[in-house]
Amino acid sequence: MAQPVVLIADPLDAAALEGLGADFDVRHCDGSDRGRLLAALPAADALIIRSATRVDREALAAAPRLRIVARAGVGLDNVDLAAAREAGVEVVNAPDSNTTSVAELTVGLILALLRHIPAAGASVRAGEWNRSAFQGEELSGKTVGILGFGRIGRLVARRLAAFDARLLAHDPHVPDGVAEELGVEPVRFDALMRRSDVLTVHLPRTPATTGIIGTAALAMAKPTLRLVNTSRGGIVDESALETALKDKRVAGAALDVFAVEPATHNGLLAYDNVLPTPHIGAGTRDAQYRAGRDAVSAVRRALLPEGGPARP
Ligand SMILES: NC(=O)C1=CN([C@@H]2O[C@H](COP(=O)(O)OP(=O)(O)OC[C@H]3O[C@@H](n4cnc5c(N)ncnc54)[C@H](O)[C@@H]3O)[C@@H](O)[C@H]2O)C=CC1
Ligand SMILES: O=C(O)CCC(=O)C(=O)O
Repeated sequence: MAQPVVLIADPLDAAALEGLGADFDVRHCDGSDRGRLLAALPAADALIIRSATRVDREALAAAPRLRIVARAGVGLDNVDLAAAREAGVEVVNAPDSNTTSVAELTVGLILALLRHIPAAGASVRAGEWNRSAFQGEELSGKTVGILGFGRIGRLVARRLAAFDARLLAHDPHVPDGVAEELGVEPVRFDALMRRSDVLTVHLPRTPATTGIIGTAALAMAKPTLRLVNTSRGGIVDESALETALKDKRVAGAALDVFAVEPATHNGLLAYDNVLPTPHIGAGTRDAQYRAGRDAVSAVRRALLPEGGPARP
């Protein structure tokens, strides 16, 4: 009997895939190449993706055998969940795979913004030794606002506790007491925007969160605000942010995610006080192994009786 086909449409950690070929016909395609994706989908019983592959109605219609879409990561904004439900296709993500990596990158970006670390490094490399140009600020004593207090937002709070910063969070879906237990003050959105010296965003991209950091929100912010977004492009309205940066109503931004990626031509790159990274929040060996491993486990559970033979 032919083995079920597992189509891998985004780069995955090789170690996480070990042994998969013994039980499945494993095929690879570049999911961001729409033509190749649509050509490969008719044979697929399972599809493993990251953030670059869009699984919409058209893709699902091209995949009549498909039983599961496994997202080796967290965000599911690239999957049409309603269409998958209608098609009877299970969708799973790997919610705990990259929390630590994103939280650590976030702390790094906050410190990099406050201390101008990338610009200082570039200046030395350019032959300068300009110590006064890069005078920064301490995180200690600052107020850090956390927008979205789920897995990543809470871990960021835990990590920041060591810096003696005052922590605020806004997340209407978090039960009472959760923030306080972590030494964080729960506040309304407007208070978060008004009081934060640093604002770090940890939301899923949904219709309700798209553009939530827009003109009105930025108008409430201190002109010294440093904004960090390691969640999803589009949650921060890029043209509103650009206007605020131009008018010096925001002091800087670190952006790991953009409305359109790759973001190599994004207008925000023209600003010295914008620190861009190429969507590397989950880009550690550790996180990628866990994400791939969890996606593979989900595929085994879905396609093999009893989850298939135990593997070392
Ligand atoms: N840069 C990267 O490589 C990565 C980015 N991400 C992004 O980070 C996002 C968050 O990840 P997790 O913390 O694991 O998800 P999570 O689901 O644990 O937390 C998200 C939180 O946002 C809250 N929320 C939803 N709508 C809200 C609103 N309008 N206002 C305030 N809070 C709201 C939810 O109640 C939830 O607590 C993911 O959805 C993904 O898009 C995740 C991993 C890697
Ligand atoms: O694996 C990726 O493609 C990036 C990680 C990410 O953005 C996520 O897990 O939501």
